[in-house]
Amino acid sequence: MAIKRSKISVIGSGFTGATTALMIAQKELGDVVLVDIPDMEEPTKGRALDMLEASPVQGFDVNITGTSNYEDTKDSDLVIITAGIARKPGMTRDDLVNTNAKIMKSVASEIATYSPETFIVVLTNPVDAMTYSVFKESGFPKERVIGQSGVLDTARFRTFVAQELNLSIKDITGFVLGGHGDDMVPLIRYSHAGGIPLDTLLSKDRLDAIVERTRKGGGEIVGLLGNGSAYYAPAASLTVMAEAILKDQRRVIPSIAYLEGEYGYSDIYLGVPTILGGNGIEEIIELDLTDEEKADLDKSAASVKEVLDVLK
Ligand SMILES: NC(=O)c1ccc[n+]([C@@H]2O[C@H](COP(=O)([O-])OP(=O)(O)OC[C@H]3O[C@@H](n4cnc5c(N)ncnc54)[C@H](O)[C@@H]3O)[C@@H](O)[C@H]2O)c1
Ligand SMILES: O=C(O)C[C@H](O)C(=O)O
Repeated sequence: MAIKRSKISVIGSGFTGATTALMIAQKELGDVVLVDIPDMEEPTKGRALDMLEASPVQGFDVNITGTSNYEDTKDSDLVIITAGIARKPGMTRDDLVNTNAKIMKSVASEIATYSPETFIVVLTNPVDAMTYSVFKESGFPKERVIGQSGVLDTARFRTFVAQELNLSIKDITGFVLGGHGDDMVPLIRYSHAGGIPLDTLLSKDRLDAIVERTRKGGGEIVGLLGNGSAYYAPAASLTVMAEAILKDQRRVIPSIAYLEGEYGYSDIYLGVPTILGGNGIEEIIELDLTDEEKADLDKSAASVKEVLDVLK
């Protein structure tokens, strides 16, 4: 059987979609199809062509096309959903729920029609609820519908710790669990600098401040940008998840996964540590939590449930 190059469709050609398409192409993870609504077809084709024209300069050797026709996404190996509206200053992610839920419905049905065997990674906010919605609308098995938040939230946490300690970002690890909202749960006990637990290097006050800044990290960027939300770090996070799946890396990555009893929750998508590989979410890792950590996770899960109730 002939070996084929992977095909990755990115739905939504806005800030996060276009940046993700470029990063995926630069890593040569496969050919990229960038999709947007018919009104955006010309700019989408233009963005794709512009990226393709960067390939001789940078030396990446994959194809990138723009379209508004889902037939062009047929038989994708991976589909990334960034379609929908983003928040502006003064808004919460949950304010986007009604508009974006309608978009998830139509996008999920197109994906199920043209790529019934694909993996889906959802970025659109409020992402825990939107991943749930895509799971229900697509009818796909839970391991093939995954949401992105933990890679980004952990990246923000690691950035702030590295800045605070004046250490290389490479030596800082962390783990942020829970919903992608202001009550997400950065787990200090599982965070290290070169293997040394962070609470031996930083005072409780400094760690509390870093946790708070991480929780509000998306809002900090929204406030600075003024007319949209973050896209470089979100696109980098999606690219790492895409690579883990397409290269069957079995990476330990926090993903938004469908829970059926894990951590004591059911019928909810929530950020938890997972093993991400060629079968999508191959495992959910259940960490021992202290009473305080579990209470924080309960609070975060309750916020996600509230948004899900709006959807249902
Ligand atoms: N989960 C996360 O960590 C995270 C991080 C960053 C952004 N986001 C979310 O991702 C979403 C996109 O953000 P952005 O900055 O790229 O926004 P953007 O406005 O720049 O781009 C969104 C694009 O989606 C397109 N679109 C709308 N309806 C569509 C449909 N039915 N089919 C295809 N395309 C459609 C729009 O035309 C637009 O080009 C937002 O909801 C944002 O909140 C989530
Ligand atoms: O904050 C947002 O609205 C976008 C995204 O969820 C982020 O965390 O950057």
